[in-house]
Amino acid sequence: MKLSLSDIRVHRDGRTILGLEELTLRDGEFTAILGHNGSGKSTLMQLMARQMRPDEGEIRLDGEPLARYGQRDLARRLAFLPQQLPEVAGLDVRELVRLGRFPWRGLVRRWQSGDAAAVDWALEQTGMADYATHLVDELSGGERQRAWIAMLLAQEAPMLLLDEPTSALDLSHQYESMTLLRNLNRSAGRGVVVILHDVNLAARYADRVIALKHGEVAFDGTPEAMLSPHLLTTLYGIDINLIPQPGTQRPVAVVA
Ligand SMILES: Nc1ncnc2c1ncn2[C@@H]1O[C@H](COP(=O)(O)OP(=O)(O)OP(=O)(O)O)[C@@H](O)[C@H]1O
Repeated sequence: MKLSLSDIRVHRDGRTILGLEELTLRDGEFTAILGHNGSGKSTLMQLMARQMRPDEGEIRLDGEPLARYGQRDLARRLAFLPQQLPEVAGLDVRELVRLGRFPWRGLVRRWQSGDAAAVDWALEQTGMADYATHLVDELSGGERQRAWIAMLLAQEAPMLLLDEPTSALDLSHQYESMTLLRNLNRSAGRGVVVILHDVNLAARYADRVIALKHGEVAFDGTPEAMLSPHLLTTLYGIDINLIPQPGTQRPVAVVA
């Protein structure tokens, strides 16, 4: 599967908040999107997930304009986790995760054992099985985020788009969620595109890093190439150094 964006411009309040020439994302790739606050990361992901249309340019999924896909058809291919999770009054975790099966159910196709298995698997993978009967709105921020990741997994789309999926997670759940996504990527060939603020998390998990600066792609390459003090300092506007991690000697970015 291939998602391509060409000659994109998004304008707001008389300024261009996103402008890019060519960008292609594929299933099988694990891509992290980095960039300072307001650099255009969510705008880019919303375009990819068809939550927003560009003012100029074209987005194609497997050669077909994104706009031409039916809702269900698109949801079978792309699963999107927004930054702001919607309120879901009255739903428990299992009911939320079951919603992930929506694209696979037609008007006449009834709930099948495969649907239940996908829901159980997603709850298990995210460590949310014990919370299945808890109301989503009564969960902690991190538990809620994991419940939504479970819903996304149940959708079984070949490409997952996640806008800051680790922002509310504690350290161990950040690494667990990223490991889960990477395992899905490695074992099932899923495409994962994830917006992150943690440069080191991106370097550890992604195969490809796209960094935005003021609405433009400032870097697109490997995590190894991204870990350059000069580039990181330019991206974030603060002096950043690299130090070797004790034990692994892997370079880690730290504020100077
Ligand atoms: N509807 C809008 N009207 C005006 N400006 C907007 C609108 N939506 C986004 N912007 C601006 O566009 C820029 C990019 O926003 P976007 O949310 O894509 O950034 P981001 O990189 O995801 O930021 P963050 O890291 O803070 O989540 C910001 O400066 C934002 O203020």
